[in-house]
Amino acid sequence: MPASNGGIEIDGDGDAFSAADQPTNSNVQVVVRVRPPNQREHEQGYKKAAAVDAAAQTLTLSVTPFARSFKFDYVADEDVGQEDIFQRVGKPITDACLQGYHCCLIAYGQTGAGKTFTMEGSFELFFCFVFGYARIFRFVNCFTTIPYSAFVQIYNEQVQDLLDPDSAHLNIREDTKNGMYVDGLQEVVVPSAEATYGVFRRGSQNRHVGMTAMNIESSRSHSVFTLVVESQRVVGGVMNRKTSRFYLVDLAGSERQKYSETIGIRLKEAGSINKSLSALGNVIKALVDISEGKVRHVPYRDSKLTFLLKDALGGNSKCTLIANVSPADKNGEETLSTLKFAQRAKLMRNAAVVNEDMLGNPAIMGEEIKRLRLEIATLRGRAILCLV
Ligand SMILES: Nc1ncnc2c1ncn2[C@@H]1O[C@H](COP(=O)(O)OP(=O)(O)OP(=O)(O)O)[C@@H](O)[C@H]1O
Repeated sequence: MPASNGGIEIDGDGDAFSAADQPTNSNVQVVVRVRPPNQREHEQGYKKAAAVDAAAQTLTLSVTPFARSFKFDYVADEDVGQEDIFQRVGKPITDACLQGYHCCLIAYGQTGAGKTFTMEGSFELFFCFVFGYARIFRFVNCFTTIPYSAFVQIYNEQVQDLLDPDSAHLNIREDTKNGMYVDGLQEVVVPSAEATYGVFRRGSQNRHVGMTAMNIESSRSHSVFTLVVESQRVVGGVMNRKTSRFYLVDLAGSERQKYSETIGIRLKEAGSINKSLSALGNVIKALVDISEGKVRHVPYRDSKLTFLLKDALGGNSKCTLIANVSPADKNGEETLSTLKFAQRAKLMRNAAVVNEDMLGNPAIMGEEIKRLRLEIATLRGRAILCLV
């Protein structure tokens, strides 16, 4: 944890900051993004097989025998740019993060479908937004925010620190109060959007990338960038502290060996990627069963990915999944598989709460509790008067 004097003074508007104090039990938000056709698809005699109806939020796959329609929270066609994606997807979840909720944005899809493209664009805007937001509220209520970041990849089932690539493989641990964390991970204080983006770029360069038939720069690992936003305010000797974690998860792409022509090291990587994505599918399946009232064991420990994302999947976190797909008929089978995965994920429910605690002199806190009890009693009294 960084020292508190590493913080930057921000601007906390009391109302905006505490507007989301109620626990929320909500479904995972699912967004589908179709990318433009690439050169390889044009060379193969491109035919568009993914029709988007933006108003109805549906995507219709029109390739035999995979033809089907799906409805999601938002469907973006190939002409939708990064700014729009950020406004529709990144901004609401960033707002929640700044209000004290843990949040998670996961990019899922076939290799070459546009996950990294989407996440990198979102990262840039996300950081600008976090810090821009901080500036808007400057001096209103004197919140101090201490953002810091960390970046890991899971490559062949091993967790590596992308900000310290020479370090040994790391272990994932669970803490009853703070949830999942990576032991020994470097955390970097980031006082500005530029600094955060710099940390992200530095880590990205250390990520395992390789050339496959489907993508000349294919990510061969899952990456998890974490931005922790800790905000503090002292009122009457009592410190109110909110800590939220934002996970930006860029998954490695699913691929079918018969199309991706992988051999040697790429084949081993593909086996590991597909195994962990299948573990992710099993966790989601169990969570959906639970949300339908069934009793199920959730196999979080079956992969490093699912264990690390335990809080984000079905836990104390708001979660958005972006499913990236190709528009081409040749990828119909993979697109169908991604859409089915996304449709299942939509049924998952998370229970997110604002992560807030109070620190201070017990006598002052006792007075504060008395004052709040009195306020609640007064409000209840007013509500009863309104009813009679
Ligand atoms: N919406 C888009 N608009 C323009 N180009 C895109 C879009 N989405 C993806 N691309 C381009 O398609 C190529 C593949 O995208 P990207 O590397 O993001 O795929 P990926 O899903 O992360 O693949 P992998 O799983 O193999 O890492 C890149 O050259 C990227 O610039």
